Amino acid sequence: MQPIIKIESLSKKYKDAEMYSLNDVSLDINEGQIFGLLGPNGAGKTTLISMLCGLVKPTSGHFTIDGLDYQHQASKIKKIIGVVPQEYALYPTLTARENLHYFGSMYGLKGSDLKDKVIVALDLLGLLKFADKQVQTFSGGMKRRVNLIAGILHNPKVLFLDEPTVGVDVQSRNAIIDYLKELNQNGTTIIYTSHHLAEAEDFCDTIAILDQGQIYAQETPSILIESVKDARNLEDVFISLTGKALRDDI
Ligand SMILES: Nc1ncnc2c1ncn2[C@@H]1O[C@H](COP(=O)(O)OP(=O)(O)OP(=O)(O)O)[C@@H](O)[C@H]1O
Repeated sequence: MQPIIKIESLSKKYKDAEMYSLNDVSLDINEGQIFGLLGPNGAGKTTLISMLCGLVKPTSGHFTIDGLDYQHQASKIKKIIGVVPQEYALYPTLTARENLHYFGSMYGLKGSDLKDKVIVALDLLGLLKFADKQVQTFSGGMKRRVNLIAGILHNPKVLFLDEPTVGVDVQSRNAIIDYLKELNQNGTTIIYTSHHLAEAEDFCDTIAILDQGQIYAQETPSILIESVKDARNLEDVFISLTGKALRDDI
């Protein structure tokens, strides 16, 4: 089976940076996977996802998404992917519904199709009764859920999520994860980053551990745990592979 994402020797060195933020990464992600990209602060997770979404230009290397070449078919790739960034991409003074109509129309959705999709997603994520309230009045968990809907209204084949549950309570986290599992059941391939290792252990069928711009391991959560002596969970694996040193750097 041809992987839905095929990454070959991808590297990124930002302008004026001394080091590579991503260094010669090769990776295959299969259709239907929930693929977790884990790593300490500064490991290169956002850099990798941003390149795959077309937001950051690779320094070298190559990738395809659904067989489409990133250099020559970027506009076709944009149509089949969804992106949920770490930072909220919402307009605070617009209502949830207005925000979602705006983002949906950017993906080419319109009319009753767009209206219905917004209502269904707001309902599934417990936000329908707040549809006409300004987003600036929302809690962090509610904003995260609207941010998520903004990235999936066009029913993407491949969905990239950069820390979709950061800073939210358990209820919002569960609502987001349950919704993502349902999207995956309906055929969406998911690539996500997180610092929440227990969540990743439960949610992902494959995990790659990234550190200092390189992939250190790529396996199912259970095989990763079995492969490290005395590891009880993914956190033990993570510490064993990436160490205990703090990663503060500017
Ligand atoms: N625009 C940029 N210009 C220069 N260096 C950058 C830029 N963006 C990221 N970096 C550097 O690239 C490295 C990887 O950063 P990146 O944000 O990809 O890591 P991350 O794994 O997503 O971290 P976090 O978990 O903190 O979000 C870091 O050393 C970071 O300082």
